[in-house]
Amino acid sequence: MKPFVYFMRRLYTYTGNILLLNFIGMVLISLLDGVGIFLLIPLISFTGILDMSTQDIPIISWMVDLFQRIPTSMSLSLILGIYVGITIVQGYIQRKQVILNGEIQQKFVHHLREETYKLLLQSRWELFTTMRKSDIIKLMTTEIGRVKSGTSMFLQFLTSLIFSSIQLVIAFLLSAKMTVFVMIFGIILLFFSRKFIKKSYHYGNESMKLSRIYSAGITDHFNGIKDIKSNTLEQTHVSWFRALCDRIENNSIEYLKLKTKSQFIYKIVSAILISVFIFTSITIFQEQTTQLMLIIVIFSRLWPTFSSIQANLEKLGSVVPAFEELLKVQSQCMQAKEINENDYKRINPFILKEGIECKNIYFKYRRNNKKFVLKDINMQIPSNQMTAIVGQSGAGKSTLVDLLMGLNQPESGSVRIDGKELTKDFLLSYRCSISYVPQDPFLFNASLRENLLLIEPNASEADIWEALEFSSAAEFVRELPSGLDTIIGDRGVRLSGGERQRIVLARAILRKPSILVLDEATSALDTENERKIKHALEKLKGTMTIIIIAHRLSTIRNADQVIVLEKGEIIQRGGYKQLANEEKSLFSNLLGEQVEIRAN
Ligand SMILES: Nc1ncnc2c1ncn2[C@@H]1O[C@H](COP(=O)(O)OP(=O)(O)OP(=O)(O)O)[C@@H](O)[C@H]1O
Repeated sequence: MKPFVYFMRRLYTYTGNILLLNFIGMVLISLLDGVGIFLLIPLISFTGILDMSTQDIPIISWMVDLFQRIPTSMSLSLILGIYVGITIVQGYIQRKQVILNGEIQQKFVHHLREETYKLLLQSRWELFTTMRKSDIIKLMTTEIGRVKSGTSMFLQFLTSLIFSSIQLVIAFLLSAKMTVFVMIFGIILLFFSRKFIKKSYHYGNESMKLSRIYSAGITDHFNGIKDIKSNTLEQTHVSWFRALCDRIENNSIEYLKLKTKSQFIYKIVSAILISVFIFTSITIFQEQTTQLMLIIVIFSRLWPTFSSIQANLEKLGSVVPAFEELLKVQSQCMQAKEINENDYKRINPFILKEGIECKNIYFKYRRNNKKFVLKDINMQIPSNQMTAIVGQSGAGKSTLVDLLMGLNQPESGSVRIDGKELTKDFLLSYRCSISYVPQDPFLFNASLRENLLLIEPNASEADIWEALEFSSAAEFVRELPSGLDTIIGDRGVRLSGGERQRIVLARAILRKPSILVLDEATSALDTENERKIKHALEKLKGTMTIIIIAHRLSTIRNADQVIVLEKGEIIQRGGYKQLANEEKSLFSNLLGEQVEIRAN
C-alpha cells in the first residue's frame, strides 16, 4: 500500500482542491442515492400495496408525517417530483464527477510522464550505462499506463468506500443490530481476500518482469535483424520467443484463475450471508416488514459495491509493481541528478580561453570494481589547438573523452576548465560550448534539414550548406531525390555509414562550437573523404579546440599534441612527428602496423 499512499499524496499535491471537489461530489451522489431510498417508503405507503407502519423508523416517520399533513393528491405528486428532482441532480453531479475524475487522471498521468521524462534526461550519463533502454521505454509506455489505470482504480475504490459508508450509516439508522451483523461478515470476507490480493501482486510482478524481457528481446532482435538473417539465427530466436510467450500465457491464465476463484468464493459467501441474514431477521431479530424490506433494498445495492471494493483491491494488488517500478526509477534519477530545472535559465555562452586540464584522475565504472579504467591521468588540452588521443581498443579513450565532457565524474582528481574545477554550476554552459560526434552517429527518422536544425534551430540555408561543404557532404546531399528534405529513416538507415558520419560532422560544425570532440568520427570514410575532412579540420585549427580520437593515425597527422593511452594510463605524449620517431614505442608500433596493412 505504501507506493499507493505516496502517489495519492502526490495526486493531492498536484490536483489539490479538484481532488477535494471530486470527493465532495462522491459524497453528494451517495447521499442523494440514500435519500432516494428513503423516499421509497412513503411511496410504497401511498400505493397501498403494503400496509406499512413507519412510526418506529427515524427520519422516515418524520417524512411520512410531513406528507400526511398535505392533501393526498398533492403529496403523491410532491414525492414523485422530489424523486425525479433528486435523480436529475444526482445524474448531473455524477456526470460532472466522472468528467472531473477523468481530468484528474489525465492531468496526473501527464504530470507523471513529464516528470519522469525530465528526471531521466536530467540524470547523469552513468545511469544510462546501467539501465537498459528497453526498460526505460517500457516504463514510459506500459508501466505509466498501468499506473494510470491504478490511479483510476484507486479513485473508484474510494468512491465505493464512500458510497458503502454512507449506505451503511443509513442502514444503521434503520437497524443497528442487522447492520453490525452484516458488517462483521463483510470484514471477515475482506480479511480473507488478503490472500488473493497478495497473489495478485505476485502475478502482477511476474507479468511486469515477463513483459520487460519481451520488450528488451524484441528491441534487441530487430536492432540486430541483419545479423539474425545473415547468420540464419531465425529458428533460435523463434524458439526463444515461443518459450517466452508460453510463460506470458501461463501467468495470465493463472491470474485469471485466481480472479475467477475469488469472485466465485465471494458469490457463494454472499448468497449464504444473505440467506442467513434474511432468516435471522425474520426468526431471531423479528424485524418489522417495512424495516426488513428497506434493509434488503439497501443491502442489495450495498453488496455489489462491497464486491467491487474487494475486486478493486485485487486489481490494485496487480498494479502495485508498476507503481513500485516508477518510484524506483524516479528515486534512481533523483540520486543521479546532474541538472536542475533552473540551470537552463542560467546558461551563459562559454568560450574556452586557456584550456582543459586533467589532474590526477582515477576512474572506474562500478564503485565495487577493483580495476580502474583510467589511472593517474594528468594532461593539458590547450585551447584552439588539436589534441589527438590514441591507443589500442579498450585503452580508455572514449572514457577519457566522456570525463572531459563532464558526462562521467572522476573517482578522484579533477577536470579543470580554464583553471576552474568542472562542477554542476557551469556544467550546462560548458556542454553548450561542445559539439560531439560519436563513433556510432545518431540521426532521427526525419528529414536531413530537421536533423541539422535540431542542434542549431536558427541556422540559415547558407549556414547549412557551408557546414555540408565542410564535411564533404554537400555533393551527395544535392544528388538526393529531395535534397535537404529527404527523410533518412530510423537512425539514418537510408544513408551509408560514411554519409551518416559526414552529416553528423556537418551538424556538429553548424553550432560553431568552442570545443569539437570527434570520437572515431572518420572511421567509416573512404580515403578520399577522409583526406577532405582532414583538410577541413586543418582549416578549423586555431578557431576552436579540437579533441579527436582516431584509430586511423593518418587523420591526426596535423595534431598539435598526441596523447597515447595504454590500459588506462598515459604512456606517451608529444607532437605527431616526435612520437613517430620514438623507436619501440606503442605509437610507432601502431603506426608501423597501419603502414604494413596499407602496403599489403
Ligand atoms: N559502460 C561501461 N561499463 C563498464 N565498463 C565499461 C563501460 N564502457 C567501457 N567500459 C570498459 O572500460 C574500458 C575502456 O573502454 P573505452 O570504451 O573507454 O575504450 P576505448 O579505448 O575507447 O576503446 P575502443 O577504441 O574500442 O572504442 C574497457 O575495458 C571497457 O570494457
